[in-house]
Amino acid sequence: MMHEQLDISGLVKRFGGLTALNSVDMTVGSGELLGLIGPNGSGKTTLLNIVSGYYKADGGSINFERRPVLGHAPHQLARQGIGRSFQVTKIFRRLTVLQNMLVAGLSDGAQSQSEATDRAMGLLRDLKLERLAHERASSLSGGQGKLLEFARIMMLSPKIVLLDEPFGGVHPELKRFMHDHIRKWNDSGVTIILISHDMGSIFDLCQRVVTLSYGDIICDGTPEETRNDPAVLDAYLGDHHGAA
Ligand SMILES: Nc1ncnc2c1ncn2[C@@H]1O[C@H](COP(=O)(O)OP(=O)(O)OP(=O)(O)O)[C@@H](O)[C@H]1O
Repeated sequence: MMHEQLDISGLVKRFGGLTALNSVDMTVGSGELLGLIGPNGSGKTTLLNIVSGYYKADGGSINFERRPVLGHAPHQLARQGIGRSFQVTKIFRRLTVLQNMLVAGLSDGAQSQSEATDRAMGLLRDLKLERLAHERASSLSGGQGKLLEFARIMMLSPKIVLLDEPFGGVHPELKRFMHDHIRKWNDSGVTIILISHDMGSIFDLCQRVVTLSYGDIICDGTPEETRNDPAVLDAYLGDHHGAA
């Protein structure tokens, strides 16, 4: 049975006079593959930044696996099982691909160096980056950089993975490959929250979709329910920046 893994309650975030999250309540069950959508500026990345410890909240609480986690630093949360990707990949360009997998904080303290290397090489193999292990990360293509970030997220065996717009600028073949991996992680029990403007990917991959608009959840339902919700349609049509 699915248990409640992430429980967000009354979450508030303000930037000066702007309320980016307006008392957001959301629970995510262990093993879910959840889509998080909404027009530009609706608060998606802010939510993810708070859950992963990069931003402080102005109110509310977050429990992960029944323990309060608000105020924990990103590296602590990573060790507790919260993995994430960034809109712009954060790889170390001057290090090799393998070194990127092994940088401090990413290789679990319980593993020896050789175990960590074996694990890293296995993950690189899964993502077809094994033959590039000893190349500098600066020589990777944009798409390979995305795959390296995917591989790196898995180094700490996360329980939940937060993916922020992973398909931006990715060609269709690579996108399919990434879809397969997201499904594979999810099949192996990893909870996933996927932020994307790519509705095809969201509706294809996710069982449940949460829609944000101006810091409020305006819809929480199946892809079908989301697609047919007038409030969701309104939010996107009223979005002058236009979501792709
Ligand atoms: N560090 C910050 N300082 C000031 N304002 C911010 C900051 N981060 C986000 N905001 C504001 O908070 C609101 C929510 O932004 P957020 O990035 O969470 O939206 P989003 O839904 O992820 O948008 P996008 O789809 O464009 O990435 C926006 O109005 C944004 O300008």
